[in-house]
Amino acid sequence: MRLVLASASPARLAVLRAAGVEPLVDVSDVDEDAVVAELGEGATPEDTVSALALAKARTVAARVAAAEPDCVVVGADSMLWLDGELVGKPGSVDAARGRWDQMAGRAADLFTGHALVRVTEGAPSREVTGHARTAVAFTEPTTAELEAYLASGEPLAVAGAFTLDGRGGWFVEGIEGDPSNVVGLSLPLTRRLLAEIGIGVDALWAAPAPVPPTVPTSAP
Ligand SMILES: Nc1nc2c(ncn2[C@H]2C[C@H](O)[C@@H](COP(=O)(O)OP(=O)(O)OP(=O)(O)O)O2)c(=O)[nH]1
Repeated sequence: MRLVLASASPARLAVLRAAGVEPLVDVSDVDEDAVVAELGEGATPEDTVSALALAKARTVAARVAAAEPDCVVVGADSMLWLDGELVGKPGSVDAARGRWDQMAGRAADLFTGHALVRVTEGAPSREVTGHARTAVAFTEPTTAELEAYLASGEPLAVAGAFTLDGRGGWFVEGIEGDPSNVVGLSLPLTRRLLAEIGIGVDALWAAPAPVPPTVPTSAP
């Protein structure tokens, strides 16, 4: 069974590769702000990340169905629930520094929404969504450590301005819940969602690696 990863996230790709799955990657480029706006003010963190994941998976499923008539498309979205606010990637050094000023020495919840769209005989046939929540306890980096971390650029491109499996790992005291969920794709939750649509992990392992797009060779 071919898995199509509807994500630009290197972290999600790394989680799947380490777990024995070589997905076809097709980035959705969904307008996340538009999806959030449509949900309205009262949306919960769970609803928000699940709606974003579903929008990504649906977009890619519609796009790949003809070329991949029998596949499963996986979309995901990760955000941090911090002081009653759901935050994504900080995008700037000042924003990332502000996040760390809030979360150093405290705990916050990393939510990742997951959506699977099954494509059968060239058409989307089933979809399931779910979310996982992992509590993350942060230590207090020194000023010098924080400024060096910010200068590395890593915290700017990830939800919550930290990584568990990268430089940010020095500053995570511990977690309660699934670690792969923090990185960007919860393997146990994805497995449960796959089972809901009749797919076992063994079927993913059996899929041949996708053929890389041929790069036209320059004329001799
Ligand atoms: N390596 C690593 N990446 C993390 C960690 N926490 C969050 N991230 C990354 C995973 C995602 O790439 C990013 C969360 O942003 P999104 O969920 O919007 O996904 P992204 O924009 O990267 O790609 P996509 O929207 O799925 O095409 O943050 C972590 O602990 N480790």
